[in-house]
Amino acid sequence: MSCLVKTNYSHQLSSTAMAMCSSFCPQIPNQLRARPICPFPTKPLFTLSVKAFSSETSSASSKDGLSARIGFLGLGIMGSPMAQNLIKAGCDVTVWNRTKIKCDPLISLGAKYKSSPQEVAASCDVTFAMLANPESALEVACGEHGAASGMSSGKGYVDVSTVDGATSKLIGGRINATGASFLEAPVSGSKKPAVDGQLIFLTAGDKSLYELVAPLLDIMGKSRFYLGDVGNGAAMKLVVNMIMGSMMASFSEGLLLSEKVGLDPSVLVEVVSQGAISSPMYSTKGPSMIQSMYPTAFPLKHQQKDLRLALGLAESVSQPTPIAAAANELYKVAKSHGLSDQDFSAVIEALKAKLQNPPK
Ligand SMILES: NC(=O)C1=CN([C@@H]2O[C@H](COP(=O)(O)OP(=O)(O)OC[C@H]3O[C@@H](n4cnc5c(N)ncnc54)[C@H](OP(=O)(O)O)[C@@H]3O)[C@@H](O)[C@H]2O)C=CC1
Ligand SMILES: O=CCCC(=O)O
Repeated sequence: MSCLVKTNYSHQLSSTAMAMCSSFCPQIPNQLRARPICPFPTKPLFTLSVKAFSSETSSASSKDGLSARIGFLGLGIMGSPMAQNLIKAGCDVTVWNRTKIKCDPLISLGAKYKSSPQEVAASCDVTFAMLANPESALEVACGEHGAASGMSSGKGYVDVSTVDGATSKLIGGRINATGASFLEAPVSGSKKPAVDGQLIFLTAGDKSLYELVAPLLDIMGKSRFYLGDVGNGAAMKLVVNMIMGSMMASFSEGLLLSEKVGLDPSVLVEVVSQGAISSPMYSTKGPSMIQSMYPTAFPLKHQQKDLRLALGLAESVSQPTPIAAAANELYKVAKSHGLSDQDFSAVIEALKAKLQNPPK
């Protein structure tokens, strides 16, 4: 396993100096290329070839990745800002989204558009996908006019959606069958880190593709982990989100209990924020939860999906996860109250809701 972390050294360099470093000094450590920028005209400098993936060329991978033609499929809460950061960094980006109108702001920023994942993959060297769930990730990669139909040897597919390992392996197998390379790279971090280029990538799969796209991951994120075989990135992401879902459910209980016993829940948030269980999640979401407001950063339906997938992962190795199982039930109740598209912090509403058929 390896991890690289973005630092702020770039603030000491002008953007031109950074661009020159990224383009001409591949020996400069990744940490010093914290914000790779490709300000030159976006025409591809070359067509990505099998050679570009070979380990001998990995030392020049930042140049290759930055000059690649990049496809981006799925422009929701996360995909949009991620693609936007690539465009703003000067990369050559082609977008597609099921609902076409979401492509328009990116097209205005300079992105190209293709009308199917197949066409995006066919016209790009590396294609990223950020989709809702296993079903949509499979559909976009392997369905009719899916990305796999546009893939061939020398290209790469990077799935950054949160899915289970089995789905990821299926997609990877289908991509590899075309001769192309596959990397799973789900992200930790939500809407704001996506906007700020501060995501954490949990990657697994083709190591050469990982090295090739590393400069692109560094534009969108603050750190990246390479975890080995396909499935490990998905598993790491599900474990992290299993913990997060349980934390949020427990926090919700605490907020409501504090209020019921006459305490000020805002003071609880403050107390929690100063102690050993402090978490940015509590201090950022707490104040709006107290006001019963749930502006969506991470949709509740996705959190429930991740708990469901994490429970499947636990089942596959007979690991007891009673806390996560209970939390999952709470998110299911919240969904049944129509809260799927609210932020996952709306799970607190499931604890407030009156039972529809209260026991006599
Ligand atoms: N939001 C967050 O904080 C985080 C989310 N994630 C994960 O990232 C992924 C995306 O999340 P997010 O951006 O929040 O989700 P959104 O719901 O905002 O976006 C989902 C995307 O998937 C597309 N999509 C859904 N179903 C289909 C389908 N059947 N065919 C084609 N496209 C489809 C949507 O297209 P359309 O616009 O047409 O609906 C949209 O582009 C999820 O796996 C989520 O778990 C990971 C980290 C953080
Ligand atoms: O999958 C969503 C994760 C959200 C977060 O890490 O804050």
